[in-house]
Amino acid sequence: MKKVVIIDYGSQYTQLLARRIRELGVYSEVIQYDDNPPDEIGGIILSGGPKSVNDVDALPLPKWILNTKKPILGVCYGLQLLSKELGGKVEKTEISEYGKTEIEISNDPIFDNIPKNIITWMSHGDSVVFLPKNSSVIAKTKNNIYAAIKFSNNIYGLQFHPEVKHTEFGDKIIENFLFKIAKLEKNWSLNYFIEEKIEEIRNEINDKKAIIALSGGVDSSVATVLVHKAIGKNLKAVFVNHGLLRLNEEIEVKKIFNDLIGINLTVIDAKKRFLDKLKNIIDPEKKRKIIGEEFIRVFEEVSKNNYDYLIQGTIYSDVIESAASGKNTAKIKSHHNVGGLPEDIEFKIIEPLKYLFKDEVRKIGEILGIPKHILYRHPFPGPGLAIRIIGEITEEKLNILKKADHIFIETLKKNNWYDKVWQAFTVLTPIKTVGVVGDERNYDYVLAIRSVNSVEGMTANWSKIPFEILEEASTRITNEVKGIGRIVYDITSKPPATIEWE
Ligand SMILES: Nc1ncnc2c1ncn2[C@@H]1O[C@H](COP(=O)(O)OP(=O)(O)OP(=O)(O)O)[C@@H](O)[C@H]1O
Ligand SMILES: O=c1[nH]c(=O)c2[nH+]cn([C@@H]3O[C@H](COP(=O)(O)O)[C@@H](O)[C@H]3O)c2[nH]1
Ligand SMILES: NC(=O)CC[C@H](N)C(=O)O
Ligand SMILES: [Mg+2]
Repeated sequence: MKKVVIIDYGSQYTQLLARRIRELGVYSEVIQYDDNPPDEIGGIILSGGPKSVNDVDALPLPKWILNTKKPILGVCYGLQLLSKELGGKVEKTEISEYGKTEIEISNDPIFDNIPKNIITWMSHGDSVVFLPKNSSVIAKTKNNIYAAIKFSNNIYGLQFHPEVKHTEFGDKIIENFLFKIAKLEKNWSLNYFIEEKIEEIRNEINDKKAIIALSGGVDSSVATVLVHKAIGKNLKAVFVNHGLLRLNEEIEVKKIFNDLIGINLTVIDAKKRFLDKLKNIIDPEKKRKIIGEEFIRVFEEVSKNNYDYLIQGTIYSDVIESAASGKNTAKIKSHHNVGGLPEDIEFKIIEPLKYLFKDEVRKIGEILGIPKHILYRHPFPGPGLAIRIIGEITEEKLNILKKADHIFIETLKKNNWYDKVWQAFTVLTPIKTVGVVGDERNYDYVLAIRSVNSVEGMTANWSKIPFEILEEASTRITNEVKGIGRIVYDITSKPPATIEWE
């Protein structure tokens, strides 16, 4: 199958490029610059990256790339690298462009069916200042910076990021590259992915046995159904109650599981061991690593050496933020199931959804016939309330947070707002402030309410929930939950914040 190969120079958006291409129906794969070239290349994309092409340790353009004579599209760092390699010059210019930038384009097949002026999303400090021979500028920004360069009939570069949703006509530009420049044909769909994955898992696990870490969340529910189709009764589902779950979570998960498939669910009560290990721990990265390790130890105890494989519902945002996507990507936080895993694990780990984003996982779930009420639950992080209690975790704080969170979610549901937001929750801060209740002084915790809209979880904006609903939640929480004296609403987007607070 002809594929588009993406060379990863460390951009946070590399997998988004892969994903956009898959959405357009062409198979695509990400590799590192020093990996061997795969076969059946139909086109090559060079991603963005944090380095400057002029750095002494700049990541180079592998020799084989220009030798293949295949169509190439360089994005940001990729464009700068092509410019330099082909004889042009890149410099740190006085003007940097970050975020929203308008560009004016020329007539060219890569810009077919796109208006003359479009908004793009930029993120660069370096710019091309001198073109390689035989190249032409096909788009410029208001600052006169080269926004797109045609190096030859099938080698192009873009200074902006066509892969992010904020770039207007970004999808169209990628589509033009795939079908007008690289002349590829559609060969990929999620249906195809499902068939391939089932086959692959069946071949790998064969007649051995596997445990699936099932949280009742979207990702592991989809993974469970997928792997069950591959290996049937050799799959055992294990749900860990680590004491950091939402109110009534255990009961809900059992219900979800009954709706899912008819295999046994093993529920492990591990409250004490998790809470003991987390005593006095304040650093969020430490919390994540302790939780990541403890999960594995629980699964090992359940296995008693009878299971060779552990299946996890890891998805791509978990991987990229843990800096496990490529050696040139920056670490944001250690997701418990990736960066938080211990080194010695007795299982072989299989993560069938590792390269997909949340909304792709939901679509796969729909194809597999999983009920909507499971697929459209808000995500809930594996470390649970541990990373929503800022600072030290205590039983008292857990009880406060569980009640507050439950009321907030109930209020959203009652007002038909639960399905309008991507993820909503509350965070218990370690700050206490002064209040007045029944004419008496009060000194209690500040609770933060967070609700975000997102598509992939990689970027997010805070939800514009009507004030009346926030008011209803605030009144109920302060009246019904002892320990909370003040409530604030988090109005930060991602970036610069992340969705969770720790
Ligand atoms: N309480 C738990 N018991 C067993 N496995 C868990 C638990 N929490 C998380 N996991 C494992 O860790 C993985 C990552 O957790 P994550 O929260 O990202 O995914 P999810 O819970 O499946 O979906 P969602 O993002 O919708 O919450 C899960 O897919 C699952 O394999
Ligand atoms: O399984 C998980 N293990 C983790 O360690 C973890 N950390 C964050 N999240 C979830 O990932 C999405 C992005 O969150 P952040 O913007 O906070 O990184 C959001 O949906 C978060 O809830 C996690 N999920
Ligand atoms: N996003 C990028 O690829 C940035 C490339 C390079 N680091 C610059 O600042 O110009
Ligand atoms: Mg979860």
